Amino acid sequence: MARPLEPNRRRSLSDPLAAALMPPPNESAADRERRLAAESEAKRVSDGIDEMLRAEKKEKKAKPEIKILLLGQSESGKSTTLKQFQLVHATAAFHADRIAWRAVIYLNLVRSIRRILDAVSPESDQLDEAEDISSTSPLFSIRQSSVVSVTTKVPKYPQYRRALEPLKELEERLIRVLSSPDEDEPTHTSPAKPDWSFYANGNFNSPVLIGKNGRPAPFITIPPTRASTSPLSPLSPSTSLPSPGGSSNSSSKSKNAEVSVHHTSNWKKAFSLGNRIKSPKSAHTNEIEGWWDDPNDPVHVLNACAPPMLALWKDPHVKQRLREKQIRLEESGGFFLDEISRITALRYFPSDQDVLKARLKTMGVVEHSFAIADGQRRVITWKVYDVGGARNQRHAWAPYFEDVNAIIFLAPISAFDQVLVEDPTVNRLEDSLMLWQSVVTNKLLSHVSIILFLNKVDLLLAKLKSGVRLNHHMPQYGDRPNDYEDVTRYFLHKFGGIHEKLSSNKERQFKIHLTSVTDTRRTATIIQNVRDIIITANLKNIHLI
Ligand SMILES: Nc1nc2c(ncn2[C@@H]2O[C@H](COP(=O)(O)OP(=O)(O)OP(=O)(O)O)[C@@H](O)[C@H]2O)c(=O)[nH]1
Ligand SMILES: [Mg+2]
Repeated sequence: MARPLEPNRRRSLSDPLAAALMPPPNESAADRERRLAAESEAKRVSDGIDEMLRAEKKEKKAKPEIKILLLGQSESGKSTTLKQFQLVHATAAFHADRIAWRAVIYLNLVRSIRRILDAVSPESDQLDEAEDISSTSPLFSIRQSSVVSVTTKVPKYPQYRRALEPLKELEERLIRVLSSPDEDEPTHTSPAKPDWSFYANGNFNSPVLIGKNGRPAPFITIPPTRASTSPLSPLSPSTSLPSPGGSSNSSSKSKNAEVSVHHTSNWKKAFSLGNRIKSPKSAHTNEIEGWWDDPNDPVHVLNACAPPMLALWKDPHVKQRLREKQIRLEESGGFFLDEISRITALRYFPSDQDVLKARLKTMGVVEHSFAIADGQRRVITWKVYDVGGARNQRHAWAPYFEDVNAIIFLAPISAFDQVLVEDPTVNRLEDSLMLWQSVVTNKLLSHVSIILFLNKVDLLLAKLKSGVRLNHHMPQYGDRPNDYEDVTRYFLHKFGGIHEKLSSNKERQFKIHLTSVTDTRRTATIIQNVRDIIITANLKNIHLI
């Protein structure tokens, strides 16, 4: 009786694999039975794997990944927006990270003090006169401090300088702790907590963390300054505060020395708390107990310097001199001068708001993943990419354009009277408008939803109230009223108009928000809104609705 060929026999005998798998010609009935049973088991396993792969594929389609890119110039608020995402969607992780920001907040405070000392030093006057910046723009006038009439002297300057001398060493120490100069020695492991005495004793090859999956170690880039080239040398006249002939009052020079965190950085791990015993109460916040008992902890220097820091910041001569030099420290990132007593307290623990205000410049691209419900009981992975916004960082953006779903573009509209740190001939608002135009006209991005944050409206309001006029810096604003409503309406039209006229796809999802991304409550609402827009656009794209 003709029997149908078993499936593997149907293969051509010219197929060497099929030939090898053929049963022997003299196969006994018992052998045949065993072979068929083995083949059937193999098929069952293989079908199971196929089914699993199909289910995985299906699940992936039903649970797509959403990729969001945060774009905008340096200091526009991208990393702060990312922190807000963490606060809303990964609250426990955000809280666990808070203590790690202590070093950054200390450094922000110390640097603000140094900027003041630089600005009020007698040496800085000559530097101001030497500075001459001219605008290259026909639309924006650059009104820098090129013609500054500085008349106020600060009689107590020598006392302040002497009393605050220890901050110089502390600044260097903090920079060193935040940085990992020997990144190419990946066998080092980071201290579970920063060992301040290690750094205080002049060890500069800070241990490096190996991230998960063998990812690179922490890496914070310190732009070359004297502070970073003279590692913890004993204080000498050439390294003492303020730097003679060094940074001037003008923002560009001192800000150029900003500490920045590289995309491969894992610095938070180095600062979160490790080996110390945690109390049950503090275990969930990852808080160690008793860092104030460590005599090498930076808090002791800060605590001792708190009275002269307070006196300096409150000194009316200092305030007057800063006004004359048009330095508004309240507008700079990492402004903690109004909270010196709280920040320098021995048991200071950063609040959510402190973390949002802390400033650490981004280098490269940093990726964060969040699991976010899409409203239909599915959890979607959101990948948010935070990029460095300075001009020399923007080349790193393009590779992320290809498969991104949405862009949150941040334009800090309070910056209409400021210039770029990296190029003082360019007005910041003008730079934002040019960047905005290049994003909306980019063909690679034509399918991408765009959410525009006209950011730092709190600073805008304060600036307008203090009498700074938009038309002094942007003549095309003309005679319109210089109040918050008119100015924001103008910016909404200006940025919205560029999208309307020039966008590579006018049908895309597009929304503008006036934001202050350091404001937790308002930003949380905006983030929900952004989430809904992006999810809807994404579902449309994958034809699920
Ligand atoms: N007052 C106020 N401060 C803000 C606002 N948005 C951001 N900041 C502060 O501005 C500083 C710079 O913000 P970042 O988020 O670090 O800026 P960034 O765009 O990531 O900058 P890069 O990393 O250099 O590209 C931080 O100290 C923030 O706290 C805002 O809306 N209002
Ligand atoms: Mg950043």
